[in-house]
Amino acid sequence: MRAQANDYGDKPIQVYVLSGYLGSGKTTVLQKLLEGSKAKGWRTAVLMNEAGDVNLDGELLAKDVPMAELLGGCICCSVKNDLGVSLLQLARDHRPDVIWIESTGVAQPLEMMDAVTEVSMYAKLELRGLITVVDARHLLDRLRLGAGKTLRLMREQIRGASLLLLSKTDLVGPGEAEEVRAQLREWNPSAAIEDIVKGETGTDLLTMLPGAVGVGGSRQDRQGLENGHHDHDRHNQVHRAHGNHDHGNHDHESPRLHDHVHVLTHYPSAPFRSDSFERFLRELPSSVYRAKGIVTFTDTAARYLFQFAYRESDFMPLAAQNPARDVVVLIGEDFNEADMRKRLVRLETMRE
Ligand SMILES: Nc1nc2c(ncn2[C@@H]2O[C@H](COP(=O)(O)OP(=O)(O)OP(=O)(O)O)[C@@H](O)[C@H]2O)c(=O)[nH]1
Repeated sequence: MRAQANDYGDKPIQVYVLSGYLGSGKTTVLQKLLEGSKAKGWRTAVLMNEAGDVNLDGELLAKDVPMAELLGGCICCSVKNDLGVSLLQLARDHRPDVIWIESTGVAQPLEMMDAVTEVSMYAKLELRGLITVVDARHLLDRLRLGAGKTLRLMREQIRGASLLLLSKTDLVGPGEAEEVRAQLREWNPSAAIEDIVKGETGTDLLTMLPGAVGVGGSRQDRQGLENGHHDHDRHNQVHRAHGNHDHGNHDHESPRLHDHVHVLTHYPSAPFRSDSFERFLRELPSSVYRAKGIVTFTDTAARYLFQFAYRESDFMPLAAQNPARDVVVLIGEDFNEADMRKRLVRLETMRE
């Protein structure tokens, strides 16, 4: 990493990090951000980090946007150095105005900010803010369940944010949405909160960004960022004190918050019956809270990209010429991987 700080012209590349728990709606928001950016004539690039071995979210994004992907780990620990290399490469090869980074749903936000700000020593880029997408239904249920690793990680992602997007408000009542908003304000009093349904808000998402591109950031936005940086400094000190900077030994009270999250990647060797597969999704244990993949069915003409996030599933037909291979990715907490794989293999052999 020997690039000069001013290699890429005068204006710094603006970097935004999208965080939020698994399945909260980050890719959905990113799609809207990209559409909006394109309409404004900005050059954009995307860096996607997936905990699994395949980048299915990338399938959902416009093909004309330069994209780098970091797979099989989480930016905040195992692939932190790769993040730097990929960011530099995107900057050098495409000279975008904005780079959006979508982190895995289990990334520690402060570690992410650390990784990005480190790169700004080598390239002229500026971390403008952390946008956290919060699944209203999921957070509400977690709050009712009480303390747990997932709730702690969600809280960290909320605390580090400079803008909070409260997603899936269509799945909760108005009273429940207000209950979640009150919790968000308590954990992060300085971030603006915006309700969002399938990536749509009443206003232009791009004007809400912290220190929005081409728009002066509001005082509240700046406070949000300062808030993040303040915590970040504190966090670094904790690291130095423990002498373990690179391996995600996050902090004293919350070591490796996401160690408990497992990913199972299965490549089917035969198509599934659609009804059996839908039943498989419906009957997933609650410890598997995210699934996605590409499937071929014995009884439909189209292949599908499917999403399962917190009990809801979605199937999108794939273009016939899409070369991606069939794959099923399951993400969850300490679930029985052998049993899940067995169930999937059984689905492959199930016929009329
Ligand atoms: N009902 C409802 N569904 C939503 C909303 N936003 C996103 N979804 C759905 O939730 C699922 C997950 O959305 P994604 O945007 O892929 O979530 P993500 O945070 O990128 O997921 P990971 O990358 O796996 O962490 C998809 O099926 C979306 O269509 C929303 O506001 N309301």
